[in-house]
Amino acid sequence: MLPQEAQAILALADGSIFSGTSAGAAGRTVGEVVFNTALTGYQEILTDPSYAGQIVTLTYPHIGNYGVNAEDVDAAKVYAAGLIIRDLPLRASNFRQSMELDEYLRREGTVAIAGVDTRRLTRLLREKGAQNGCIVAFEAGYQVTDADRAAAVDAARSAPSMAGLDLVQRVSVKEPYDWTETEWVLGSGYGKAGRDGPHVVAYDFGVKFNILRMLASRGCRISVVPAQTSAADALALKPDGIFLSNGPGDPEPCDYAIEATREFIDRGVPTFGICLGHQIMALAAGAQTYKMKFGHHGANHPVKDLDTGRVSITSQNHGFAVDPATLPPTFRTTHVSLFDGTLQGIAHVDKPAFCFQGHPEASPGPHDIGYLFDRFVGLMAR
Ligand SMILES: NC(=O)CC[C@H](N)C(=O)O
Repeated sequence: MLPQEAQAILALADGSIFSGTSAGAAGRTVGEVVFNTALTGYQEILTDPSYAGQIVTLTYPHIGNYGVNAEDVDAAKVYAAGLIIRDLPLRASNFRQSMELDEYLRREGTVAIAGVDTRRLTRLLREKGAQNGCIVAFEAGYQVTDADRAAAVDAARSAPSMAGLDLVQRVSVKEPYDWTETEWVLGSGYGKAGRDGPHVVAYDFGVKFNILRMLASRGCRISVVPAQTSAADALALKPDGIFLSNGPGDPEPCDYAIEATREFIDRGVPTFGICLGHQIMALAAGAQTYKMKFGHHGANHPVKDLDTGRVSITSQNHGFAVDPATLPPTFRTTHVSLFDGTLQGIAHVDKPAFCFQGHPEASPGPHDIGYLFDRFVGLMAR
């Protein structure tokens, strides 16, 4: 419990109300409520731009127990619209910690609620599907009224639907920049990349820093460009390869990115997509995407590589998926989810283009699927 405990409520569009205490900034937030089953990585999750417009509930009950630090971020700020947890521990402890989670959430202006029965909430989301919600966190001393609860339900009901929403333009960088930071190493922290590797033009649809770090650790020189960069402008940078990043919202309205990607594939430029980037590549190929019931959000999802038979434990964060029945003959399925059989990866049959639905860069989870970065670097070297 926090020293000056403040009340908070969570309302769902179906009218459910959960009561708890404020674990972050005071205020109100709305978004699509999704559950993530990872045991650690809350800081990476909060700063993942793919969570823009979404309120995340973590099924692991103790969140905040190792605090936060200045290094484990996937973006410069928190992007999740809000956070729902069972229990915020009294004190955090970790040798890298620089702040407590609730202090960090207040600094970031992020509304969060603790003390929620997250098992009940998760079962509800699994049964009914992801739905919009509203968290209201009050100032200490305020007593919640029925009118507050009714207003929160109304706010949840009037929040926009995720389907059809282009959130990429809201989070993408405005000006191009170069990325040089490599992966974190115990003892020395982050490093700097050399300048002699393959040149990657990385489309920022809401890119997670760790993707860029993993490319930099493999020697890539990286130019990050805004989501709306035309294929001609990207090719003018003379890239050895194109990277299509993860990102929030529905991939379907991102016609500018779909169009550019079609050109990279047709011209035979080595192209690699992750998550939203995977969905964009599939749309460019002529396939279709659909909204899943409650999506995949967690750090232990088994995914099978159909070429090798190998099963990797992967991090996942997506609410949309590519419909395999709509894949054209120019693409083949390379990976499938062993949780529900949904499509997890595709590759062009004769061009150097492939993509993956999960998160091969995710540092809160296992690293089994990191070989995809080596595959991309291999394609550029050919
Ligand atoms: N992590 C991502 O790139 C998510 C992609 C997309 N916004 C989805 O929900 O499916």
